[in-house]
Amino acid sequence: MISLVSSPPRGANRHKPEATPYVDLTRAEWSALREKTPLPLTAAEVEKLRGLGDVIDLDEVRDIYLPLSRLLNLYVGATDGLRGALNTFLGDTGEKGSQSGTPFVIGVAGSVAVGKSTVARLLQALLSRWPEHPRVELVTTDGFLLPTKELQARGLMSRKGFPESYDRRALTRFVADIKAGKDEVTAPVYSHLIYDIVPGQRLTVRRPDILIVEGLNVLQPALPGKDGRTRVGLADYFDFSVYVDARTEDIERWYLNRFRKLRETAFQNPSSYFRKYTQVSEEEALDYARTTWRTINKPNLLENVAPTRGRATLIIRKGPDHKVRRLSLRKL
Ligand SMILES: Nc1ncnc2c1ncn2[C@@H]1O[C@H](COP(=O)(O)OP(=O)(O)O)[C@@H](O)[C@H]1O
Ligand SMILES: CC(C)(COP(=O)(O)O)[C@@H](O)C(=O)NCCC(=O)O
Repeated sequence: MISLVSSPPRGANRHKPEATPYVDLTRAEWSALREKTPLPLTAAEVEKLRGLGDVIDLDEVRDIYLPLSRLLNLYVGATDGLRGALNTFLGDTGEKGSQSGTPFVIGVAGSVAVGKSTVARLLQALLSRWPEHPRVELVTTDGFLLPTKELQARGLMSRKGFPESYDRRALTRFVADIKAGKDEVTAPVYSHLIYDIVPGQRLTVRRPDILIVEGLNVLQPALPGKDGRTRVGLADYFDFSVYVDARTEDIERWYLNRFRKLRETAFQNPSSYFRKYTQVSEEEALDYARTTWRTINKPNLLENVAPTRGRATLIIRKGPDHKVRRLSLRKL
């Protein structure tokens, strides 16, 4: 049995539990919830998950991500119920309120290299197994980075990933349009190969049951308008959000390991922007990656990304081996 009230710190007045909007769960407490999760993974599905190309420990999938897919499935049903209540209140005309079939939107936030993409791809695969919401689309916010030409013109090439390096208005409109039930909504596409937006290419999203929006800054509040008024931001469209958290030193190591792996694989492609780092020694290449981490990704994590953690519905805290150690779930 999990208490909804966090235990007070040692020596604190036991009648005054620490005020926190979260319930904290250990890995063991969370993974025990898997017993209550219908739809356990079949052998065929385990194979399919392996086919995702991620380094996924299958015990991790069962212990952490399977219960999470059940929690999200419950949230989708409850959110639908709430929309129905709103429609009843509004007279059920279908004009003023949200219509049924409004996509459920999940935000996945966290540092570069913390494992956001891996979590988002896993959630997509697991959520699409539920008969109530088989159509799950995944969109990464890098498609809304300004093109290199524009970043250069604005002097932002060394600020890639910072909030100002995105067309945030277009990103928010994109999600707002999907949530409003538009039949077809399109987004630009970013390529890690050319390190730029792909000219002329668009990604199309057609009325999904669930939309997952993954990116560094998805939980950033909107900037106030010129008149000082608060604007509607991307996170205002989220029905649920996940912040993937870990120690900064661990994330740096994962970043460097990924760079090392990419140097042996994707960077070898003659069209790769990073091909030059396959032509120098591994140490020289890693020096570049260390500098990028120290001057771009780490400051962005500390200044912009980490401060949004307290806005998430669920915080997943990973240990040095990527295994989830504890979770904090926002109480209703
Ligand atoms: N659960 C996991 N187990 C093992 N390695 C992982 C896991 N999640 C991510 N990684 C590795 O950590 C690195 C960063 O993960 P990635 O999903 O690419 O991060 P992000 O999308 O946040 O930049 C990658 O090399 C990835 O293979
Ligand atoms: C493309 C990114 C900004 C991540 O974007 P996101 O999908 O989170 O919007 C990041 O992966 C990146 O390339 N950062 C620039 C510094 C670097 O090369 O690591």
